[in-house]
Formats: sequence, structure tokens, C-alpha cells
Amino acid sequence: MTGTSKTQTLCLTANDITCERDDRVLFERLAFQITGGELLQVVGPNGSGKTTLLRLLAGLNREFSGEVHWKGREIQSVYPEYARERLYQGHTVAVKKPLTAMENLRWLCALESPGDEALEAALESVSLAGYEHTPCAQLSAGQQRRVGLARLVISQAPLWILDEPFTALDHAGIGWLEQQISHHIGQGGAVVITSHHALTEVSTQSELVLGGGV
Ligand SMILES: Nc1ncnc2c1ncn2[C@@H]1O[C@H](COP(=O)(O)OP(=O)(O)OP(=O)(O)O)[C@@H](O)[C@H]1O
Repeated sequence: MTGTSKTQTLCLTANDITCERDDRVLFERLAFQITGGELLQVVGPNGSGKTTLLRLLAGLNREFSGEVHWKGREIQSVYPEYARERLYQGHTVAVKKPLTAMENLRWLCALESPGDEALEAALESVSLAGYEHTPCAQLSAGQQRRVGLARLVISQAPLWILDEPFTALDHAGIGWLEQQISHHIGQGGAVVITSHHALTEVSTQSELVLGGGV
């Protein structure tokens, strides 16, 4: 990623987004925009629709009215390209437990087709050196999260959509992830995130508050 040019071209725009679940309006007429070098933090109580909104922005949920555009084009109309340019990290552990850390990371980064050296370096950066060939079932909850997050080191996607990525991370893991996010923003990338964790390192952030809840 090369900073300023990406900053000028990256743009995720949500227009008039309304979403209902079981006859209950989760959110309505949302409109916002995020460009390169910016972070949008989606906040709200449990059940207010944060995960639903992030899946919708990732193009994984089509049950809504309104439009989501990426670089000026509706995301479903350019989905193969959009899927390469956005990284979506769901709130559940993304790993398959019978597979090793390396196997999981290789699968998570299939689009980039990294070599073993890059995979090992990414696992080392999340303090999993020595666990490369350990089945994820034998890793702790936080270590399993780290395997999933190691893809941030490899991914070339300019847009990161991260749902509660700090879950289960220890103090060092939180610091590492904050640095990754800050670096990505600094390089002209964009981030949409839900988190109860305050992101102190990123100055170019805005907040979207969802109401309602249970
Ligand atoms: N596929 C679905 N079918 C019906 N209801 C759904 C579906 N997905 C989500 N919901 C409902 O939508 C509401 C919002 O769920 P969502 O997971 O988006 O909330 P959230 O803000 O992320 O919550 P939390 O903070 O607890 O993670 C919940 O009441 C949930 O039961």
C-alpha cells in the first residue's frame, strides 16, 4: 500500500441503510462514509446490530435496504474484486481446530498465496513461533485468536472490517493489534471495527452509535 494515492481512492459509502430482523428494526437510514487513512468504530449495546452491520458492509449479508458502495461501485456488482480488497474478521474464532496454525493461516490467506516463510514470519509476529505445526485444538483461546489475526500481517487488503478483534487477547496481544491497526491507517488503509476497547493510538477515527438493543 502506498499511502496518499490509496487515501484518495479508497472509499466505502453506506447510503440509507435499513435492516430489520424478525419485524424489529435494528437500524434505519444509516449513512456514512469512510476513506483511506480513517477508522470507523461501530458501538452500541448487545443486540443493537453491530455484527449485522459489519457483515452487511463486508457483502456477506444482503438482507437490508439501501446501498453500500466501494470506490463508487455497489459492492455486490463488483463482489469478486471487493472480496479481495476487504478483509473481514468475524467475532468468532476463524480457525479450524483440527488444522495446525500454519494450515489455518495458509487457508485464511489463500488469496495472497504466501509462501511458508511469510506464514512463519506472521505467526512469529503474533508470538506463535514454535506452534506452527500444533493443531489449533491444542492452542489456548487467545492463541487461536492470534492465528486468525496473523492474516493482518500478510493481507494486502486496503479495507479491514474487524468484529471484536480484541476478544481473548492479553495485554501484549492488545498492544500488537493496536499497532497493526495504527500502521494500516498510517499507510492509507481504512478500518471499520466494533470493539469495547478504546483505540487510543488512532487519531483519525469516528464513531457510529447504534441504539436499541435488548
Ligand atoms: N439471521 C438472523 N435472523 C434473525 N435475527 C437475527 C439474525 N442475525 C442477527 N439477528 C438478531 O439481530 C440482533 C442484532 O444481532 P447482532 O449480532 O448484529 O448484534 P450485536 O450488536 O453485534 O450484538 P453483541 O454486542 O451482543 O455482539 C439480535 O437481536 C439478533 O438476535
